[in-house]
Amino acid sequence: MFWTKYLFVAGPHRRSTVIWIIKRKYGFLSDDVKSVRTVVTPDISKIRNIGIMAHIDAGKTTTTERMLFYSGYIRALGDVDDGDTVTDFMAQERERGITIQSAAVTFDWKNHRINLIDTPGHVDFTLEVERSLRVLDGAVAVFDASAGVEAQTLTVWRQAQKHHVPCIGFLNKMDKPMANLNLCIESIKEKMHTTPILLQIPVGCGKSFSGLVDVLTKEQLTWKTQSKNDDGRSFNVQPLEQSEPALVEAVKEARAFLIEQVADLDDEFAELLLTDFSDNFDAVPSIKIKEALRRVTLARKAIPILCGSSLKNKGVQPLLDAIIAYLPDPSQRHHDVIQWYKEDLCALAFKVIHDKQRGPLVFVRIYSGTLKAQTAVQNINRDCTERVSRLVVPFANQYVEIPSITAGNIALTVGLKQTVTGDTIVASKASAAAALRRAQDKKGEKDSVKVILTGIEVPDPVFFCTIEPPSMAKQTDLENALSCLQREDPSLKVRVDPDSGQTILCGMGELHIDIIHDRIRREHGIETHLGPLQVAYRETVTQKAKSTDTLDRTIGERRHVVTVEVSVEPSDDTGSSSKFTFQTDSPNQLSADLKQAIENGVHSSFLQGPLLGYPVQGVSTEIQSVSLEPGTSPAMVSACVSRCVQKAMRAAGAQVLEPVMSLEVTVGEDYLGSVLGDLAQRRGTVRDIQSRHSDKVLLATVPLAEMMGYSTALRSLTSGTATFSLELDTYEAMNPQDQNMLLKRVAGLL
Ligand SMILES: Nc1nc2c(ncn2[C@@H]2O[C@H](COP(=O)(O)OP(=O)(O)OP(=O)(O)O)[C@@H](O)[C@H]2O)c(=O)[nH]1
Repeated sequence: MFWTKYLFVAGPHRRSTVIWIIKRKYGFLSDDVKSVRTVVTPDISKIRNIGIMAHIDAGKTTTTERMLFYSGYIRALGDVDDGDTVTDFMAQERERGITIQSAAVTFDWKNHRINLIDTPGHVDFTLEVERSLRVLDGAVAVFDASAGVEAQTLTVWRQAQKHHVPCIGFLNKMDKPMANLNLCIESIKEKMHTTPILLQIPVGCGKSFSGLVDVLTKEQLTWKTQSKNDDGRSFNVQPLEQSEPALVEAVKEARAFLIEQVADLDDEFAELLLTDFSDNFDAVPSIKIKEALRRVTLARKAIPILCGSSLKNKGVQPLLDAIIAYLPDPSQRHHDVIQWYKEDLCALAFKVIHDKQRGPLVFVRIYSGTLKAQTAVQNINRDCTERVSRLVVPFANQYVEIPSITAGNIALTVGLKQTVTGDTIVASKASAAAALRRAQDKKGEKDSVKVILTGIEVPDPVFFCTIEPPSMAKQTDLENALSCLQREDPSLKVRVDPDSGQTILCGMGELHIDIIHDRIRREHGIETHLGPLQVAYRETVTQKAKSTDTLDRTIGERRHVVTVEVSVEPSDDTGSSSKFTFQTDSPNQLSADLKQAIENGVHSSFLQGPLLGYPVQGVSTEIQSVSLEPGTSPAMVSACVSRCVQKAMRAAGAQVLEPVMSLEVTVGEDYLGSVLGDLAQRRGTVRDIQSRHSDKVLLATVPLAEMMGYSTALRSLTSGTATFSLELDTYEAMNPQDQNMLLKRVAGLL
């Protein structure tokens, strides 16, 4: 990686700015790509912060690559199959052909700035998707046109709904023989419970797919040739050929239907139709439909649908036009907290990456005010002041340094050392205090007012394993590597086993842990040894029970005597975290120190259940009495409470809960029998078997413990023709036989 210096004059109205270009080591020469003269701070109405989301392999990376190419920021088309795309830049991504980290890429299209995040499709990395959605204003959902809505599309769609992100849809892979427009439209309606509004009719299908007709303008877009070398940059746009009556009729029908759909969803448009175009709905100008469609999309009442084939270089430019036309600019999205900052800086750190030379680089989204390089900022979550030394924009395969960045934009900061994903960054302590005052004055409340942007919820990890450095001398290096990786990836948890002292990695899936292992080796140069992958069980209780315990110990000159009485019972919601209460009249008689000691004792017993030492959930604990002799230390109280709660839980029929996953397998009919047979052996329960073309889609639930190495097993069962996705469904009580087997196995008796 090296730095080059450029002098940049941004035009008559702007002052000269010095821009630094950092080139990634595999980058192309900057002269070959679009000039950095285009790097001006755009007006907020011309910014689009967009995510691309989809099921694994639907074509997000290929589509992103085409976008960069057509917008002029890269010289040649990369290919995920050859491992040379810009956004999949980590070594593992290139080798495995999948997207792991969301790579943010900025480019310009028709005088608009598009900040685009390529999000991973594999379920192990859903947190990456969630993290991106938090800061995006709109999203493109990419579908495989031969499969319609798939499991992961639905998960990501639900996440987008949660964050109120408006979407447009892109039916990719129209060149595949099994591509089916109707199947896609129907499955979007049925599974995503939204209204798809078809904006284009594909011309030809499968191998003969050659272009599209724009339903609004009735123009036919034809890409020149079917040749492999055609990059699809130029295409013909002409009025729809009347010589193809079937196509003309299909477009006419689609336009009438589209107008009807939009009128149903937008009162303003309905009124326009009825007053000015009541004689002939078809005469309504496409610009009016476009405006209404934008309102409908922003209100998330519908999802405009476009078609194409990224791999065959068709349909990506109209998709870029649609991003500008239908997805919101940052000022059109409401964030409650920002109003309290007025013109002051308010930004959210949404991703951390580690650069060997520069240390942590933090992606921030600016919500209000301006962030300047070489200034101090306040991190509200960590209550610390940090310094932003440089600000850079990741333009395709270059990093371009800029002096400042305004509201609505996304940038990469250099210099923030303590900030982690989800932190709110503001101008200063005084500015945070002023925002808090404004919020409190307005709301008339003191305590519950918040002036921080909400971060992301991190799901609990389901797998864990031990990790060991090659020698004790490398332990500190390993700890550093793990803390870097944790700052980047909040779904990775690291803890130390209190009994063995071993470091434990906890992650979201086999692939997740595998990738972390690989990154420690490649990025930090440490060869580590991973212990066998284990399932993160939980423990709970099945009945109510009471217990008393006394601790009487003399340490040195001092005697510690404490007696505790507790009761435990299953809480109404077994999936909830465990809670504890004091018997009504006691808390007031306890000192703050003693209360804290009791609380610590209860929490430590919740961390390690009585059966196997897994976290305890769904248990309500009541502290009935605590009596102690003067001089007893708080640590002894905690120890006694913890022991007593453990005893009570054992008496209350402690029970192991196991993670149960929902599984979706898409498999050819020929192999269905063997997949079902294998699933039965894995204690799976089949919920449904649906048909999709000649394939079957198998929906099942199956304990996670039975799914180790499933991808390899499925590959050999189906000669590599099946695909699957796996997601945590719930935690379920194990039956007594399975639980016994597990206890024996853990005790080394099996
Ligand atoms: N036939 C066809 N194949 C495509 C098209 N677009 C992408 N592909 C292929 O589909 C596969 C997956 O493409 P990617 O772009 O890596 O998909 P992705 O959604 O980014 O995948 P993940 O990041 O792993 O989730 C690759 O083999 C592509 O060559 C298309 O339009 N038509």
